[in-house]
This record gives sequence, C-alpha cells and structure tokens, in this order.
Amino acid sequence: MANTVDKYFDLVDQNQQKFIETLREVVEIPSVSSDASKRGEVVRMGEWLQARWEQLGAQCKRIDPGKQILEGEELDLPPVILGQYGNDANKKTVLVYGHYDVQPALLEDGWATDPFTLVEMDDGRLVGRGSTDDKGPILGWLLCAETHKQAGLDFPVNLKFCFEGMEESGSEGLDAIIVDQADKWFKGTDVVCISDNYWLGKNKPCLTHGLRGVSYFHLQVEGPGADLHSGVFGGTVHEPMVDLVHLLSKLVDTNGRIQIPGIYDQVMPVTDEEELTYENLEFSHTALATDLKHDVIIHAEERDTLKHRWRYPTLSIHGVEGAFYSPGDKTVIPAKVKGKFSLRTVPNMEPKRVAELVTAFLEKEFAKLGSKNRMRVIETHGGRWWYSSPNHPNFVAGARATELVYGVKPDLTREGGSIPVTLTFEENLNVNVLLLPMGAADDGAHSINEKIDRRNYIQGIKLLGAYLHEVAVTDMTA
Ligand SMILES: NCC(=O)N[C@@H](Cc1c[nH]cn1)C(=O)O
Ligand SMILES: [Zn+2]
Ligand SMILES: [Zn+2]
Repeated sequence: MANTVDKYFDLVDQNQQKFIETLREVVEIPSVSSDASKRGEVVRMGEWLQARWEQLGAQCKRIDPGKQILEGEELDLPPVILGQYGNDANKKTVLVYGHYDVQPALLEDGWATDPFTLVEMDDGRLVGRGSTDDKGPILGWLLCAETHKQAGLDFPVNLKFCFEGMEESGSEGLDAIIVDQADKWFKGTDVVCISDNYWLGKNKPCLTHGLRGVSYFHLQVEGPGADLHSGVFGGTVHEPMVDLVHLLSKLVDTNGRIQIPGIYDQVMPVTDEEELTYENLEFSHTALATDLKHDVIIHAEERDTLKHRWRYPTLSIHGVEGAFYSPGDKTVIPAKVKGKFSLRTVPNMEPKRVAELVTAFLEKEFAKLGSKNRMRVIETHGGRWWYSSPNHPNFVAGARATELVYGVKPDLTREGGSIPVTLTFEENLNVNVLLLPMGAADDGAHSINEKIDRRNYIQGIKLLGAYLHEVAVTDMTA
C-alpha cells in the first residue's frame, strides 16, 4: 500500500496546475440552486460530473427527483447523480456524497473579483464561489480516481457516489431517493464519507462527528394590494414592514439567546465527558476575530463559542424579500414582505416541535400588535441534526490518512452547519458516516471571496485518496 500511496502523492503534486484548471472549469458554471434563472446551470453542472465519471468508466444513474415551485415558477429539480466505480467482491465499498450546487454570489455583494471566475492570489488562495463548498471536495474524489487510472495504480475500493444539486436549498427530493435506493444502488456500502465542511482553524486538520440541523422559515406579512406612497398613506395604514420588523426583533436577543419559549427544553445537557472534548483544539478567539475582520464575538471563553456553534440552537435572521433595498431614497410602503430566518437545531430537538413553537410564538406576538395585516409563518425546509461516535474504524482510517498527509493527529470536531442527508444515509444504510473536511476555517463558505487554499486543495486530493487506501486495509467490523 505504501508504495501505491507514495506514487499517488507524487502524481498529485505533479498535476497541481491541471487540478486547478479543472476547479476553474467548474467554478465557471454558476450552479446556484436557490435562483430559478440559474436552474439550467445547476443541471449543466450535474451533467458535467456525470460525463466526466462516465469517461473514466464509472457506471452512472441519473435520477430526476421531480418538480419544485420556486419564485412562483414550476421547475425541474436538478438531477441526483448516482455512480459506481469498480465492483470487486474482494474490495470494500465506500459511498461518498457531495453537492454540486452553490450559494448565490454577486460582484456587488462585495466580492473583490468575479465570483464565477477562479482567481489564484499570490498567497495561494483559489478564490471563487464553490471552491471550498463543495466543488473542490467533489472534484477531489474524481481527480483521485482519474489519477489512479492514468498511472495504472490499483484503485483500493469500490466507490459509490451520490452527488446532488439542491443541498444549499434544503436537499429537496434527496431523502426519498436515499430511502428508495438503500437496498438498490447503495446496497453493499461498507462506510460513507462526506467532504463538505471545514477545519476548526487554519492549520490543523480534523474529523467531524456531528452536525446541527436547520429549520428555515419565511414570515410573511401582507397588507394593501399594492405598494403605497408613504407621504399619502404613512401613519394611516398598518405597514407590513413595520409589523415584520417588530416580529423579527422578538425572535432573538442581541446576545444570541433565542426568545421563543420552549426552544431550549429539548436540548441535551452538557456532560462532564463532553466538557473534555473542548480541550486542546486548534481554536482561538484571536484567530477567529482576525478572520471576522472585527471582533464581534459574543462569548468570553473559546469553549462557549464552540458550544454555541456545535451543541446549542441558534437563530439567525437572513433577509427580507419585498422590501426596498436598492441605493437611493425611495419613499415606498411595501405591500407584502417576507422575513427569512432559520434555527440551527441540536440533539434532541425535533423539527416538527420547533415549527410548532415558532409558529405559536409569532402568532401570539402578531396578535399583540393589533394589526389589520395578514401574517403567515411558512417552514420552507427542515433538516435534521446528526451526532455520531468518533470511535468507529471509519474514523481510524480517516485519522491515519490525515497523519499520512499532514503529519499530525486530527482534531475531533462537530460542525455548526448542516448537511441534512447525513442522518438519512446513516439510518437507511446502517453504516458509519465520517465527515472528512478539505477546507480551512477561513475559507468563507457562503460569504464573499470564498476560497480554498492551494495547499488544502492539493493536500485534500491526497487526503481523500489516502483515506480510501486506509479503508481498504482497516477492519470495518471491529
Ligand atoms: N457545507 C454544508 C452547508 O453549507 N450546508 C448548508 C445547508 C443548507 C440548509 N439550508 C440551506 N442551506 C448550511 O447552511 O449549513
Ligand atoms: Zn456544502
Ligand atoms: Zn454550503
């Protein structure tokens, strides 16, 4: 094994520039799943992946999950690309999951360069939307397999894959496909690996064994039939935006404490054993404040910041649809506005209970306003949290691979973000899931100037390959 892995590492080093060009090619496809006008691009990205894997000899199956209504338009959901690369009864089977859709990005959001053009900076940052979330990592699996084939190296496992184009928009349609395919396409899977999160800091790699869930809400307030002139109607009609601002202000206080009664009742208490997991991690407020460009950290202790990222629920307000947001001073009263917020959920919160509590609270608060407007709370998607033990041999394989590539033992972390289908894979395939991140804490996923460092991209391609080699020689039943 050592010989093959060393050869593989050498080849990855030799092909660095080619791998960056491949990343450039996919960053140029603006596969934004939340934007109806970009749906064709999302599909194009899925087709690109399928074609490239088929060229390599993988057997692929495209599943079209159905329709969705987005911005009032009925749209085809982007395809889920299932694949099988290798089918040797003497090898283990690893299922990898990733997503080929990305978050929206506009130059005017504050990007220094065009978000859909990959730019390599002097300091090694590869800047572009999707570079770290999640196009770099999904390319990692592909480039690993291509490199093995081109060099005639034995591929150590049978690889199954599942790539979706709706992760950034709630993974619509995917749960049903996983349930349906558990005994079909996914049959024979020994372990699952997902590379779609980040290190805790900038230097030390980690393995991740927990994710928060996400429950996303639209709070709609509707009043007159059309926008109004504020000089004529201000002070004489109930304004939807005023109601909305009042309601949004009730959800969470300025120190991040959620104000919805009952929301903390289902949260698992911290145990002494858990307290130990916050020790000796590569995480500091000084580094975090630098990444944030301004120290806006609420908590005094690092462990409290981590607890609020990993194991307590949080509520964030994301935006208002229908409100005036352009430059200039338009004197309008918007007729209908939609406030958008989400709660990150943790063990043992149930999405259904969360939705009930949120709705009951907002209805009560709205009634207090005495407004003649109409209010509706809509839960647009609810993804579940995931928590797993890091003692499984799958994690041992991940740790060995990390040591081989980076020369250090990885930290064990949980993640504040959500990958809703993680639990669906675990429950329906009855196998262990490992999260093996490629990118670093300061990559700026979902933000402006998203990047992956050249180092993390290239070493990450090695890491994914090394992990597959380690799985091949690790007893997964232990
Ligand atoms: N890299 C994982 C990720 O970014 N996940 C998203 C998932 C999501 C759910 N609803 C909208 N996006 C996240 O925000 O955590
Ligand atoms: Zn992602
Ligand atoms: Zn994301």
